Amino acid sequence: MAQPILVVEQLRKNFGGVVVLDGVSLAVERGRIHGVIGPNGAGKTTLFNIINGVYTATSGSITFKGEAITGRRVTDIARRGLGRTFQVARVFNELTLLENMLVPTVPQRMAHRAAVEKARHLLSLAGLSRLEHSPAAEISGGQKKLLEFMRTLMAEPELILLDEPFGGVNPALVDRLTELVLETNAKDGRTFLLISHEMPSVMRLCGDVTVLAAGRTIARGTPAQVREDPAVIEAYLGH
Ligand SMILES: Nc1ncnc2c1ncn2[C@@H]1O[C@H](COP(=O)(O)OP(=O)(O)OP(=O)(O)O)[C@@H](O)[C@H]1O
Repeated sequence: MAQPILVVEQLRKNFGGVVVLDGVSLAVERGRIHGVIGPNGAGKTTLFNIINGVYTATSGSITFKGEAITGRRVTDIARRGLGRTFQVARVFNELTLLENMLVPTVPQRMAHRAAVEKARHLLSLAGLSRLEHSPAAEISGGQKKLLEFMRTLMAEPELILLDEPFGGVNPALVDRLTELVLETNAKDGRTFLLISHEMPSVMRLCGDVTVLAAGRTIARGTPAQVREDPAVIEAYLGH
């Protein structure tokens, strides 16, 4: 089997005396949409924060495309081809949608015309073209999530981490975002690691799922397999 694009091994994270991740391991195969689910406080966002370099792990290792990235900086990890969105979309409210899209192209020194063309193309795929000159402050939270996702694509990441992309998003936008993720995966071959509480979306999108509870990996398999897993049912019911 080909080498996984991302391998997380025995990751631990303590905040002071609190153990938030207690030996999490997972492997993401290239070209897949891999879900991370688990009850509130399981450590999902902390896992993402360590993978993309926001936090440093207490111990354990992360390998991206065969290279150790444990402890590397956010910008270095992004440059290697790892993109990310946040639970609450992080967009620049005072900038227009088009300007938001262009932010990642500054360090890439992409030619301005080509960057604008690409940004416009992505905005049109997202159905946001007519808003391209509006400040991001004027769009809904769901549209901001869509914008943030499209902005990650400007840098053409090979692996994209999506943190709760569907939380608080209206159903029409959930459908659009779902289609865009599927298309980006199928057409461009990008790999996804996706945190979601929305089981229907996980069932629809993900081929592989890892389940975290209380900082540990408690199950892995297809969505159908983990849904039936007694340890998973117990973790959700006991929460
Ligand atoms: N910077 C921090 N300092 C101290 N504790 C933290 C910090 N960040 C997260 N935690 C704690 O770590 C635990 C896991 O948080 P995390 O946000 O990773 O969980 P989650 O699975 O993403 O939860 P949710 O589904 O609610 O977003 C929580 O108990 C949280 O309070």
